[in-house]
Amino acid sequence: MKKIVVTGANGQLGKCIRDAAADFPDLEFVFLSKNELDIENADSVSEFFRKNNFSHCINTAAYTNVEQAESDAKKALAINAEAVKNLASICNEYNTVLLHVSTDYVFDGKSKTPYVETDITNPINVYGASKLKGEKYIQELCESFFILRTSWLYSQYGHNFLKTILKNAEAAKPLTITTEQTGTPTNANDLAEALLQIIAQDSTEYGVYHYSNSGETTWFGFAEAILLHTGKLKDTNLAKTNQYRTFAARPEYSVLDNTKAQNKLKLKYIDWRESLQSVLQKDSH
Ligand SMILES: NC(=O)C1=CN([C@@H]2O[C@H](COP(=O)(O)OP(=O)(O)OC[C@H]3O[C@@H](n4cnc5c(N)ncnc54)[C@H](OP(=O)(O)O)[C@@H]3O)[C@@H](O)[C@H]2O)C=CC1
Ligand SMILES: Cc1cn([C@H]2C[C@H](O)[C@@H](COP(=O)(O)OP(=O)(O)O[C@H]3O[C@@H](C)C(=O)[C@@H](O)[C@H]3O)O2)c(=O)[nH]c1=O
Repeated sequence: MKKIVVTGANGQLGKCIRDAAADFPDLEFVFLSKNELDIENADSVSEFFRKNNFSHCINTAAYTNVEQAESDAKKALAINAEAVKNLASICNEYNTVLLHVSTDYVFDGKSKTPYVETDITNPINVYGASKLKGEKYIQELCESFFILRTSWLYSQYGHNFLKTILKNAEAAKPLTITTEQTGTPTNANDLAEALLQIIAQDSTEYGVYHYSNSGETTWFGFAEAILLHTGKLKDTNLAKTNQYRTFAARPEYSVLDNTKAQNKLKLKYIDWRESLQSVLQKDSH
């Protein structure tokens, strides 16, 4: 039986994987939160892998605060690059397939067409740079890996744009949202399902893949869709801006081309608006 360890398991994606696991009764899971396994602690990681015979590791542990990373580069690199380096060499040592999640923010956003896996990376913020460094370590140190770059993750869990919009709308706060970036909101439940499908189908098509929902919009478009589908649009003071101030620069355009994942991994490509509706029907825990 395949035995899968999920790191960072109390994060947004980790929780979605817990839910998705119910659809994969043939897979055995060990979910480890940051308190149970700190991936920065090389000795603990090594010890865990030595004692268990994991066939796969899904690494969802990450430093994901894009704004804070600008003034906390050391920590972002420690988690997103150095700890990933260690995890990659441990997975290689114990013949564990590593499934790692990366980001659209490895690109600079200057493209006008969806990014493919072989496009040149050029992160424009600390978070993106730290994630790219993690990717490179995996490619150097690990023979059997899948790196799935995804974008604009949201779900019923954790901190994400969907939750921020709903919370602010609930508090009757006026919302001013940028039209300066175009990307694809991705339901983390879909990504969770995709990761488990890769494992279940025993794929050995290792490499870097893009996996997002389909279609594209701006953050403003995403906010508008959230409010529309929850019936809050007419009661919310929603405005567009092209001057929303942030510490971190973000790519102007970061739509990911999913063709490779569809062809080689047979993953489904789901429309972002459709998927948004399915998340809005779920309860958070
Ligand atoms: N969220 C998004 O929009 C996107 C995310 N991604 C990538 O997807 C992956 C999952 O993201 P998501 O679930 O949204 O992120 P979350 O921030 O919700 O989850 C990350 C989890 O990792 C934990 N963590 C942090 N440091 C460590 C550590 N040293 N050891 C173990 N666990 C740790 C965090 O714990 P704590 O909170 O206590 O620090 C948190 O529970 C990440 O790799 C992220 O870079 C890619 C594109 C978009
Ligand atoms: C809350 C808010 C944000 N914004 C802007 C800021 C920013 O440019 C954009 C998105 O804001 P956020 O800070 O929520 O999103 P951000 O943290 O940039 O989200 C990113 O997270 C990392 C982890 C990823 O890997 C990326 O794929 C992406 O999902 O929207 C507004 O214009 N108005 C608002 O009220």
